[in-house]
Amino acid sequence: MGLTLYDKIYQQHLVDPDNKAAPLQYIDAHLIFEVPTAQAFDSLRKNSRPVRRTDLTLATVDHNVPTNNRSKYKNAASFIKEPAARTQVTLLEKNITQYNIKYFGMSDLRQGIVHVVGPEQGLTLPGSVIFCGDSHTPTHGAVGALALSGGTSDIEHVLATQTVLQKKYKNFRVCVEGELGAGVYSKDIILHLLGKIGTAGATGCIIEFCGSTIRNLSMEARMVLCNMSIEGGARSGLVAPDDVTFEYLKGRPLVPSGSDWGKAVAYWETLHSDDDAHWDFNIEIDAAEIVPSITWGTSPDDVIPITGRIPDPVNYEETNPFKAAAIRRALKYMDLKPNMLAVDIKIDRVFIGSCTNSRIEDLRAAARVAKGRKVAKSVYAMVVPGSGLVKQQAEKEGLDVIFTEAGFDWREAGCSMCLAMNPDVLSAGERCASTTNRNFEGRQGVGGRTHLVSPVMAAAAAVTGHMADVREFLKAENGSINVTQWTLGGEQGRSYGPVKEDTSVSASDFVDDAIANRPTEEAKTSADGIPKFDVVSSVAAPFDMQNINTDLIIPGEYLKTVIRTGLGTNLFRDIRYDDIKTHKENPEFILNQPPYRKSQILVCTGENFGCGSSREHAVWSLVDFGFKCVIAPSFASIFFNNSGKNGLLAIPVNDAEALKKIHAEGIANREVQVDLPNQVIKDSEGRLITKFNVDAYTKHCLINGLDDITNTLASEEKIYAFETGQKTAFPWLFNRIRKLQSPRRLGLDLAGATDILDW
Ligand SMILES: CC(C)[C@H](C(=O)O)[C@@H](O)C(=O)O
Ligand code: SF4
Repeated sequence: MGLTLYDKIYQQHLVDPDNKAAPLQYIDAHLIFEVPTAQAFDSLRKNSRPVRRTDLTLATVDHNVPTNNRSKYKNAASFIKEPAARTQVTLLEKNITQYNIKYFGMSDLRQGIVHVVGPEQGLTLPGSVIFCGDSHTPTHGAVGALALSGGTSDIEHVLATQTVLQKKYKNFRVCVEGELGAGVYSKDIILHLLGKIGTAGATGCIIEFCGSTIRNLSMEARMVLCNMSIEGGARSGLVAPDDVTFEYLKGRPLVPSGSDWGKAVAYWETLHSDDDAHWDFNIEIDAAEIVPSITWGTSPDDVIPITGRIPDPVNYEETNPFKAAAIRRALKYMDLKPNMLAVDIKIDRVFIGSCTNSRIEDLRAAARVAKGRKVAKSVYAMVVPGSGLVKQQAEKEGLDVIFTEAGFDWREAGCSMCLAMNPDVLSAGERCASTTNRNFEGRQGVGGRTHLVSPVMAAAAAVTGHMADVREFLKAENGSINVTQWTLGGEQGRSYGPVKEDTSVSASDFVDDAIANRPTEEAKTSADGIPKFDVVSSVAAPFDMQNINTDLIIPGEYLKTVIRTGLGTNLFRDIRYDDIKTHKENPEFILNQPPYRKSQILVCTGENFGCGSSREHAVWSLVDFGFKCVIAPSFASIFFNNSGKNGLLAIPVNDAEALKKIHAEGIANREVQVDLPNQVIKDSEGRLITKFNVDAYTKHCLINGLDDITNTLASEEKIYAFETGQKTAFPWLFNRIRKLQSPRRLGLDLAGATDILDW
């Protein structure tokens, strides 16, 4: 039987194919940013562990940076007003200096959202494995790479070992055939898919997007699809490389050139799924079915066509009571009525930006709608380019003028209002048409309401003041224009800055990191480990929601901490407190009720616990509250992995009766016992409720309190041998980041900045 593209990349990157218990994937490139890294560097330092390969690591800042005008910018320390955000950014700057890692800071035009910057620079190459501690890393899969994400423990693991523990996932094929209708954007394809498969539909899978529709998409449109594969629960998403990919990559700073280019393309051309490959799941979509879409609720799969109506919970009461309850809750939060028309939803704000839709083609498409029109009086609209280079390119094309004349605010690069972590936030009750990827409660600000849309739909909403069908605008212009044609601008998105060959250095000048930074014997064994898990007896706190996302577990603003403790107070903040400022408790919330204040077990009857962002802070906050174990029918993959690395046992129990029993014991205020060595859950009388599965490696680490890095460093010789082979086969993957030049040398520095690093 043949192999899928994912199978091939996975196999090619297995450091030790014989190690089935703890498979290690070699990481060809590692992108880091300010939010989840401080704790990782801190542990490295404590354990005297070096960064194994600085030549494969690149840093930028995005989540915390303010997006207001930088004309008076001197340095991050004086520009960022909010103390916690400032600490996180300046700490990253210290860490990259100490460990000698290349960095695009705020005074470098190449700075921007990590998933815009990576592809823009050509960091992500077909057939490679890339890692970033951010859940939207799948974006990079658009070039035909395996793009993996994880939490802080995984980041530390990659920094220390240049590998990540990664089991083999399943293969999910999404095939889209035919021509997209006018006004239909790749964002609509992915929203349409989410509406079909739900937020857990691809859990435990890697999605490959294929079919004629996908082949006809530009690279940036493909990135939108891969970016949001995480919203369908997938571990990653990818598209097989083709001429569109090669055309996009050629000439970018980190892409092989000269004779290496030909060798690389010859290899990349072999990267596709075999005709007889095995697919665990397959879904076929007719492009003609897809129309411009919006989300109406608080989950990314709450999708309706712009011609549709808001769902009515009454229709689900009997068939799916969980869904009916979720719809009721979402309607209340979103302040919408069942059956109302999508186009009747009035909006207050528009946000065009984020790692989903802030690239040059997105801005061109939105500008086309905005051109010659005015933002509605009741609306505040902002455009936030994904990187300084996207901004520069847009300004070259005059898009900034189109936007500002229409009344949009034109801002500097960053994650901005995608998550409430920097000054760009929604106020309570405000409703936003947003080109982002998550519409969870409170995602863009406490009490804020988010509707996910494509850039053209966002622009249409801005100028009308309500959700609008962008096809009406097309008719006014030229009924037959397809939105993909709208994006074709002058320079075809070549916004990656000048490339200058640095003739002063050659590959042989570089010290080989793998030799210079090999861990000492002491560093291999020095770690403190994780809390040991044996048997836990406690009253289980009963939850009955599905899709409990990590934004709900711990809101974005607490990700600014640089330590792992202290997060328990704000666990479930938005539903736990009636007044989040004074921490006045909501007496209805389960953890505010006496028997559960000290619970060590959380039992949830709803599916997909821990979906959304990869923030390990979600696990830290549960642990800080006192939880040692979470039981649910299913977990999102990243949350599940993060749990084990922090001594939190996540147990999937899909026997509905057993789950009900544990839940009922919790409600009755009776203890249950979770016995890891024997893999059983018992009631307070010692009677068996259920057995459970746990993989042998995780069990071993939890019982013995072992951390992954110590285990992995024991395989140091194997990593070294693999690395040597990788270097021989794909020499262009090494040393390229070191050859990047400082912004000043390339003329990409911010005038007046005092923090330009000279390299
Ligand atoms: C901060 C980061 C860990 C997080 C993620 O993993 O996605 C963020 O980017 C988000 O979108 O919520
Ligand atoms: S989803 Fe939003 S917050 Fe997360 S990386 Fe993308 S832009 Fe940043």
